[in-house]
Amino acid sequence: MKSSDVTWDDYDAVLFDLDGVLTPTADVHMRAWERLFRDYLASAHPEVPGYTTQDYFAHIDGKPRYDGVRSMLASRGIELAEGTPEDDPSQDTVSGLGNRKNAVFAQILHDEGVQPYAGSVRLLDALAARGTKVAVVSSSRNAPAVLEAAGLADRFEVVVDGSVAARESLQGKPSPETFLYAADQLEVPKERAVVVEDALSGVAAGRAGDFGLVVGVDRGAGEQALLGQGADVVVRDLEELV
Ligand SMILES: O=P(O)(O)OC[C@H]1O[C@@H](O)[C@H](O)[C@@H](O)[C@@H]1O
Repeated sequence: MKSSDVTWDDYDAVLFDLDGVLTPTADVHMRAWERLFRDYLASAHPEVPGYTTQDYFAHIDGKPRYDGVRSMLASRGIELAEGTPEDDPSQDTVSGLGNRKNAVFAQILHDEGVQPYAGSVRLLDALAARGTKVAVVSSSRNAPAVLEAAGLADRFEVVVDGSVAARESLQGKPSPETFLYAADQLEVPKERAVVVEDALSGVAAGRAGDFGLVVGVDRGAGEQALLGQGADVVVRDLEELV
């Protein structure tokens, strides 16, 4: 399917991932993860291959914080104690590593701020003009802060972030549960809802949830890989869908 074949009349809601779809913060997450795992693997496990950008797309992108840590460690055959979310960032536990990465993420966000993608804002404007409902569905517990910093918070009546998922006991992407919960909150059947995702795990979640349409946004994961996970159409920027 081509982006010009997408007809907005066919849908009543659009469920947007945040990082890498509405804001360039996938890059901020990517840099923070890279700093964490480059240092951790080199110092604690010099016997395994070092961290590469491909590791981010294959094991971390789109997943909840500690799931990303676990998947990445598993790719190198490393098992660590879980710890608890209260662990200090200096601890070598799954939670400690995730919290160490989060401290880097928060610092970069604070130092650099965030501007939304212009093409994504144009699509949000066009959907608002049509009366199409919109939600944000993000694995990140930082989603509300990122939406606020980007000036987008007022545009969404429903935001399903990492904290909501934990509170409601929803499985994270690639499970479709967070997207299905958002569609439910918007009172739109899944067949009339569109999922927009840049992460392989997120596209897989959209496909698994049997949504009306799954749009992949290629910000580095690769068009073929996104189609392979079940995207109906892949764009480079949401401007193409306005
Ligand atoms: O650690 P947070 O902010 O709760 O985010 C979890 C994940 O959120 C996703 O949106 C990002 O794609 C991942 O890179 C990130 O790891």
